[in-house]
Amino acid sequence: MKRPQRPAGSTTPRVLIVDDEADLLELLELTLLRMGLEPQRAMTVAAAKKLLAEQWFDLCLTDMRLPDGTGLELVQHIGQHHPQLPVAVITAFGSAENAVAALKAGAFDYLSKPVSLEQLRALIKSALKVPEKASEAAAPRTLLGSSPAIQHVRALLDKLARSQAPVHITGESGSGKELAARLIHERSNRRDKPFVAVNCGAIPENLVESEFFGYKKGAFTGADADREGFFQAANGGTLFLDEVADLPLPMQVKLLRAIQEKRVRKLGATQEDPVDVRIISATHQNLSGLVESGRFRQDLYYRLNVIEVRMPALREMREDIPGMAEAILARLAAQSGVPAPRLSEAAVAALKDYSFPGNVRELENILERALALCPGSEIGREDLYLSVPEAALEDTAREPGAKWPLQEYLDRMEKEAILEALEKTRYNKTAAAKLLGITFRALRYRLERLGID
Ligand SMILES: Nc1ncnc2c1ncn2[C@@H]1O[C@H](COP(=O)(O)OP(=O)(O)OP(=O)(O)O)[C@@H](O)[C@H]1O
Repeated sequence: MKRPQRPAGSTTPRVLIVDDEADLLELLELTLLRMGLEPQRAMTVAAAKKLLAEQWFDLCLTDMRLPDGTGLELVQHIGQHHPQLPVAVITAFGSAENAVAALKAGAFDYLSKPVSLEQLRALIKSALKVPEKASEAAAPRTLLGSSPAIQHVRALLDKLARSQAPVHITGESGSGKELAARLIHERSNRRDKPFVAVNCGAIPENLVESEFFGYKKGAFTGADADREGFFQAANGGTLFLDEVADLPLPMQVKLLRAIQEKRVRKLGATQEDPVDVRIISATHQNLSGLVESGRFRQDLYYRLNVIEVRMPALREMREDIPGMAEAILARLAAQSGVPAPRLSEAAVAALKDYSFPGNVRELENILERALALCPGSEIGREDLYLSVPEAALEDTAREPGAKWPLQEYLDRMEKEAILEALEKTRYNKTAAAKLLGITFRALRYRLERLGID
């Protein structure tokens, strides 16, 4: 069979994504585009094989379950017919067997659902050796805002950059916890070493240990080569544990040990290796409350929470909203190579009044959408598509009798919030969970409980 060649003069890496889930496809496509890559989609094994026969690709990402076959089949096909092409699979939540089977069949790596953007980017970078775009990761953006709340955080971050102490960052979803962690790292003497961000809630329970500590070849069926864990990858640098409250209890014990001993043991290894990482953790949950209810270990809590940084919610810094909106709009416009539109007075007033449950991330999303949809040089109030003001919801709740039975009332509110988040994220469950400030697992559980299909 004649193999397709890379088109002459083309330097943009091309990635074939094979999936039949619309929201995941969109997420993958957007991420690839933002990394400066060219995605091409196929929804079935047959369509993927056809594209592979016709066009050159630099990487293939395939879901495991496809309408006309499995990702494994595709991995084998690529191994036989396009051996130069790296292929990675996306496996269902918690499906370790699938991941191992795919690695055995020749996949170079796997991602498990819900796909974490951080892991996706890391996987793509390692497969393609893409240099990071300067605007993306090399220089983290600064914290915008000049209200007393954010000024206090800024001063604290500067101070923390000069220390090695573990830092725990709290704050609602989208309030800048990860950005704060990156800023501490970038200003510390560890800046030339890696910053590794881990979303603890996104790792299937049975893979947590090998993801954190790595494994030796032969540690379990399918472990064909040694693999580093997050600790080894962050050696000399900073390990950022996002949503640390989601770590299963047995893993909490192992994490505590690794932090205390400053040593980790790869799965299947006999000896421990020294590691030097600074731990920064974050959660949007009340960690001390979780300690009280026995869901988070107290000894680990004390280890992590040596210094606490609290990120203010955007509604606590309303006076910063206009300035932040302008700065974010200018950045987004520059990224898309268009002149930055103005915000009308009414739009600014509406933003200042809005409650921003998703904080700065939500502000960024609102502006990104407005920029994409608004054709003119001014963004009006209606281009922002802000959701119903809370007052309107409160009004219905104020009707006598509307709040009992209590469980029904709470369910109704919960359902409303979830549906709104799903609508806002165009039914992307991972993004909706983020917006709601709960884990993907928690969202899935609630959808089931409330009977939302
Ligand atoms: N004060 C700020 N100035 C500028 N950008 C900010 C600020 N706070 C947050 N952001 C931006 O908002 C987005 C969300 O921030 P980030 O991912 O750090 O939030 P988070 O608290 O870690 O969210 P999550 O809990 O959902 O993981 C990022 O694009 C970040 O750069």
